[in-house]
Amino acid sequence: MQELTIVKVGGKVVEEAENLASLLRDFSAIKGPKILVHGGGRSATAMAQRLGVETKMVEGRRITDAAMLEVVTMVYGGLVNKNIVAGLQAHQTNALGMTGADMNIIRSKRRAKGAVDYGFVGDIEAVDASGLTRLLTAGAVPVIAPLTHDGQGQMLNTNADTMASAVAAALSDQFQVMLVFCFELPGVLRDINNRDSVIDRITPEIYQALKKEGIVADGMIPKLDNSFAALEQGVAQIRITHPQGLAGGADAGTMLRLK
Ligand SMILES: Nc1ncnc2c1ncn2[C@@H]1O[C@H](COP(=O)(O)OP(=O)(O)O)[C@@H](O)[C@H]1O
Ligand SMILES: CC(=O)N[C@@H](CCC(=O)OP(=O)(O)O)C(=O)O
Repeated sequence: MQELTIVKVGGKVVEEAENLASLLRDFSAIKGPKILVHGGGRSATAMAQRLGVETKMVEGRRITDAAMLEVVTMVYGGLVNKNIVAGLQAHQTNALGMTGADMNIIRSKRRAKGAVDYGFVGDIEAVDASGLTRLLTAGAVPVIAPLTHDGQGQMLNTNADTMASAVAAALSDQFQVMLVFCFELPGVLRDINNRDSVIDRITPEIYQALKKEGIVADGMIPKLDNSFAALEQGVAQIRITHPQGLAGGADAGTMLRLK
């Protein structure tokens, strides 16, 4: 089976010029078919503030009312996505910027109102793996923004980690998928204040213990939940590392394994 690399890059990395530059260089150096999924939560929060739109987050998810949906559509689908595409083109990587609505690649359903009304937030229902495969075969490098659509004309805000995991799982029938989560730290840390405390390998059993001890918290919990779900759906390998870890060989950062 052919190898496919999917890299997810978080908001803090795409916002810092130096980190972004090294990510674009190292991502461009990856051989074979590849996909980049990006976040941009921090840029959306900053732009919302400039536009006088209030930001509300619940458990790491953005409450997306109509005004915030306008902001995230502009910021993720426009500013952040196109800056990444232009940066990759400068490295001769034939990037194609898209949201889940483009080519109907990722369809979702607006999250039902529960205890919290998240507004225009989508939960993924379908990923068109064959559409993405056609783009990859044509030599394009899809750069996917964290936006999906409901098939009835409504754009929806969707967490970028969840999108990367869903795309990786969907493409696992056709490819041996290597999924890499790039964020601002060198991996999952035993001590959040010590960058040298990277945990080499996490299994679901180790994860439960780390969660109980409070060693993994916040945004790392949904990242790991998504990752173990993706491994169960056939993704070959998942790593969590910082952008420099992309060039650092297959053992940089934290490796996730089912056993
Ligand atoms: N043990 C841990 N190791 C590394 N990061 C952790 C850990 N526990 C919690 N975190 C937090 O998880 C965050 C990463 O999750 P998130 O903000 O969702 O990332 P992203 O920028 O990729 O969207 C880090 O900024 C860090 O504060
Ligand atoms: C529904 C929801 O929360 N969507 C996220 C999408 C961006 C994202 O995931 O960005 P990071 O990877 O930088 O966190 C948000 O608007 O913050």
